[in-house]
Amino acid sequence: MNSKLERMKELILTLDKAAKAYYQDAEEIISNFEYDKLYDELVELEKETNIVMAGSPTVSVGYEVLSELPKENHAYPMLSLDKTKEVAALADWLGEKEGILSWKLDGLTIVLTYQNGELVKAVTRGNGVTGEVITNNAKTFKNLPLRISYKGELVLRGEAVIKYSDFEAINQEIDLIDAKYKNPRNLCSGSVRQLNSEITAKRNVHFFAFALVQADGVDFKNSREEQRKWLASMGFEVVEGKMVQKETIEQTVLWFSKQIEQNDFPSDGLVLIFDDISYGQSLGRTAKFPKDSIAFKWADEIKETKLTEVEWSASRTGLINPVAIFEPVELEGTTVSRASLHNISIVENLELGIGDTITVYKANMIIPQIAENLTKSGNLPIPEHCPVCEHETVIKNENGVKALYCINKECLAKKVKSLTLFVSRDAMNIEGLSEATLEKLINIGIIKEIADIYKLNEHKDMIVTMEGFGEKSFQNMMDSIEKSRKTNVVKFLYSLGIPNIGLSNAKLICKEFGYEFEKIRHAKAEQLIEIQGVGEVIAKFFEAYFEKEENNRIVDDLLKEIHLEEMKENKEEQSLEGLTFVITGSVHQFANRNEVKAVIEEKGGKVTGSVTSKTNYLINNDIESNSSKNKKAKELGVPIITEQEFIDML
Ligand SMILES: NC(=O)c1ccc[n+]([C@@H]2O[C@H](COP(=O)([O-])OP(=O)(O)OC[C@H]3O[C@@H](n4cnc5c(N)ncnc54)[C@H](O)[C@@H]3O)[C@@H](O)[C@H]2O)c1
Ligand SMILES: [Zn+2]
Repeated sequence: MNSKLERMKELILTLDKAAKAYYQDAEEIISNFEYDKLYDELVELEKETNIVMAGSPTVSVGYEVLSELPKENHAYPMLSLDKTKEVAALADWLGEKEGILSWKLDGLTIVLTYQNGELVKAVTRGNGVTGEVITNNAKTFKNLPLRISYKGELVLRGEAVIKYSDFEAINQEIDLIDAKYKNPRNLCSGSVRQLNSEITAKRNVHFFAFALVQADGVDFKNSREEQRKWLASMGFEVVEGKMVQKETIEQTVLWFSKQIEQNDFPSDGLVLIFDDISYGQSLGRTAKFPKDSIAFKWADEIKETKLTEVEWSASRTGLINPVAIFEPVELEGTTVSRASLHNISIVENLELGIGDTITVYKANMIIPQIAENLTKSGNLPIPEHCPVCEHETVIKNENGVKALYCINKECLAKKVKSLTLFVSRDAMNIEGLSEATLEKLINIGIIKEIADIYKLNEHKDMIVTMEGFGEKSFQNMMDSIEKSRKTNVVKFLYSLGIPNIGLSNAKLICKEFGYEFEKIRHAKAEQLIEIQGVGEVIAKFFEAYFEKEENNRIVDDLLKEIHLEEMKENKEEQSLEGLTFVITGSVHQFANRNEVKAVIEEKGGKVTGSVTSKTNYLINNDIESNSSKNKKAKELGVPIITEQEFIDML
């Protein structure tokens, strides 16, 4: 008995700590799988012993809502939902009644209040008793009606979610200093619980209504389905749901399961509610659950496998993410061999070691996760050095979640953008190395410095197995890298990403120093200021860049890999000197308009964006076109020439 009590106390502590991280910070320090398992164990023990400790998560919430947002108590407590993983249990629960089965959306639950047809309040679920007031943020949700035709007091609940597609896009763009968000739920929580609603507005948050709490004077004919229809008629997007009876429930669950993969919004199961409102309400509630509805969680397909490696991948925020690599297994129809471990707390809780036998599943049928570690050897070392720059790492503990960081400001992982510039068209022009690919190669330590781009051949075996890569795209990339070795000093200088040195400044500077790189790199600020078009700020940045030993090392390493073709000012070549061109419409012989521009500039000409009296030629293959540029050219008497005529001119 005593050992059971001890275990119960231990479970309560662990669950409380996890729930705090999960609800306050949208972080996971143990997997949902583990959380649910420990929770079920606690429920079992409470049944066996007939004891429920004060503060047990089975009857109450053990955490406060902590944030700088204003707080408010809910008029109706926001309960959790009882759960089952069995379809048969759903059918039994429904009995002879009709129900509505809908997605259990995985975002942030919000209660909205409308008065006089206007949205007056939005509050998060918080801990179910107290929530945070986020009214101004809610007003930026993409599909939320701000005014409705019903003038009484309306209270409804729904889920704020961020779609997978938006999650990917937003995560790419989020400020470097902002930590990367791990999943749409995490991003949604971070976006909705903002002090500044401008940020929320940029995050494309959608709202799906799932329950009507109050709308006096409207006759819903005692039907939840009628309420859903009414909400839709008010302009709300209502979560997708289907009417079911015990005979049809199995095929409806199957329908939902098939639908998941196409779903752009995250869900973590289904919810079944009685259509008969008064019947449902007559059932009352337990301390934690209403009795008129029940959640269905997917019975995850779980496979046993062996942990072969943990990959530590540094990110542009400095965060180093652990990823488990295991012997491939088939899960829900696809082969899986990797799963994010999220943070150090998860690694520690799982007591991982290489060679351990682990069980894996796909959370919500989509994201691979480790469920349990069966052998718990706990011998996995946490890296003391960054996989990218080898600087010492630190473990930061933020609100009970431990995470590993590289704190080196110069770490290449933090400089993905500069590499993106290096490979861009106007710089070294390397095709097939997207920002995402570069980031990945950096994060797993294949690219540790820029010059490593020229050594990718050595990592062919690894790269061809990467998502989106195959033999062919690898070869194309290699060809492009080889081609880029031959370049000129202007492109090279621009590719270094020296602050404020764009392509045109690079040209001016190179020209001034006779296109000789050795002279260019030793240029002094006072010499640079003399160049027309180069200001003091640019000059200082330029000088400072080449005063740094580390930068010179980077440059020297690159010079070993590339060849700078001679560039001389050749008067004959400058055949377009003094001429100004405008290019419009599509081109056929050049790859694109930028290439035409490059040729013009190479030959001393200039390209501008709009036709003025100073324009010498408008290049346009569609001479008859009525575009504004054509009209303007005709007006001003500027000759319009085709691409072919331009080539002839050369
Ligand atoms: N990993 C962790 O450390 C950790 C910690 C705590 C909780 N959890 C996870 O959270 C779960 C418990 O979460 P909970 O108690 O917040 O919520 P729940 O799973 O009991 O779900 C209830 C909530 O679902 C929402 N919902 C979404 N769509 C709905 C719909 N169509 N109809 C009705 N309600 C809908 C509502 O807000 C409702 O309050 C656990 O099972 C666990 O998986 C994980
Ligand atoms: Zn580093």
